[in-house]
Amino acid sequence: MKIVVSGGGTGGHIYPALALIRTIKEKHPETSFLYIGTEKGLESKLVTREDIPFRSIEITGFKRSISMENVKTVMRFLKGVKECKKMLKKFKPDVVIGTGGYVCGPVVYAAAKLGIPTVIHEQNSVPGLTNKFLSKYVEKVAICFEEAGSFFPESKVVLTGNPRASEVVSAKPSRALESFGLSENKKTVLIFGGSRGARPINEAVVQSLSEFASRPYQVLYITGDVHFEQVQREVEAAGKPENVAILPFIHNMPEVLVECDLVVSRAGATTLAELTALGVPSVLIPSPYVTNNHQEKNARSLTDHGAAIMLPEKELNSASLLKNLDDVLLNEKEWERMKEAAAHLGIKDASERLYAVMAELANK
Ligand SMILES: CC(=O)N[C@H]1[C@@H](OP(=O)(O)OP(=O)(O)OC[C@H]2O[C@@H](n3ccc(=O)[nH]c3=O)[C@H](O)[C@@H]2O)O[C@H](CO)[C@@H](O)[C@@H]1O
Repeated sequence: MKIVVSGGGTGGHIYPALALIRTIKEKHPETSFLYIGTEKGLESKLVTREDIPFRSIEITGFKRSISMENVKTVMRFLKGVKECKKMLKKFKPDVVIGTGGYVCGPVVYAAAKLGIPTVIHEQNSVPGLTNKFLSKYVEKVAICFEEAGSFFPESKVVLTGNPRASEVVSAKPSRALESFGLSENKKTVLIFGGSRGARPINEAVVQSLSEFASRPYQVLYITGDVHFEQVQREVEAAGKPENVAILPFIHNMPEVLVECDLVVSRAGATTLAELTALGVPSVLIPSPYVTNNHQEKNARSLTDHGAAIMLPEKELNSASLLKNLDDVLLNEKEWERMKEAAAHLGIKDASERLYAVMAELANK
């Protein structure tokens, strides 16, 4: 089978695509892929690290308010559709899948217009603009939260879950914590702010450093690439306890997550799929800056089942962060209970489910 994959902007759209590609490569090695993204998005870095042919187009997202920029975006979209049609006619895919982010717009639209079977994958409980637009043209809409189904034509919706869930459950033990200078025997909390990091989380963590020193657990703290230098300067002034490791970004998240006991993070949908697949308790600080406040809705699908604790950004500070960490990590019973609740929500065979949808379309 020949598959075109498109998804970009942030890790939450790219990692599901990469996880799907890795699974298909393993199970059906004869499959060939073409990934279409943008140079500016994180995909140009993440996809080109893998052995996957990558082509780029130039495209920007729509602004929600009326502006001249939107006129330019329409022009870029039309130009993008033309370029994509050329790429698609040359590659001749059996199926095209978009995993979100505005780059999928021209790619999936062009494929649909050429009569190529198309699927979109929506990670969130509330869909983004691009997927809402594309749902009119595609054959299937794969979703991860039941709630997302109501935003799309009913006959097209299939609940598959997020391929990144399948990837984390098959991660092999690798003594990842040791490679960061941490112990393999202590309870570990991983703190990060989505794929790009989040300033408010960084501020609360830096203010908590001296307190971490007295805790029996350890902290793996990922700042986000763009924030790393600033955080490093602040950490130099505050001092870094031995039970804390600080990194800008990690590329082996599945191997790291299996060794963590608690995660503090934004409530991006792909992160949540990973946490529920592995049954990792979490403290979620939804980003209030996203479309329709969708991260809070994502988070509720865990907190409503006791799998996570919600910590609103406006209540986030060193004291509330430490209280939440202590409440879970220093209370074995509570930790066990949350772990079980989280594991109950995961869809571990998401990659297979999604591949089955694609294969059925391709064989029609
Ligand atoms: C600001 C914004 O618009 N965020 C959206 C974006 O978030 P974002 O890109 O932050 O997405 P997620 O939190 O869903 O996923 C982040 C991904 O990056 C990985 N990771 C993170 C840090 C690191 O050092 N290494 C690493 O591999 C995580 O394991 C995960 O696979 O896409 C998500 C999925 O559509 C949405 O729910 C979010 O609302």
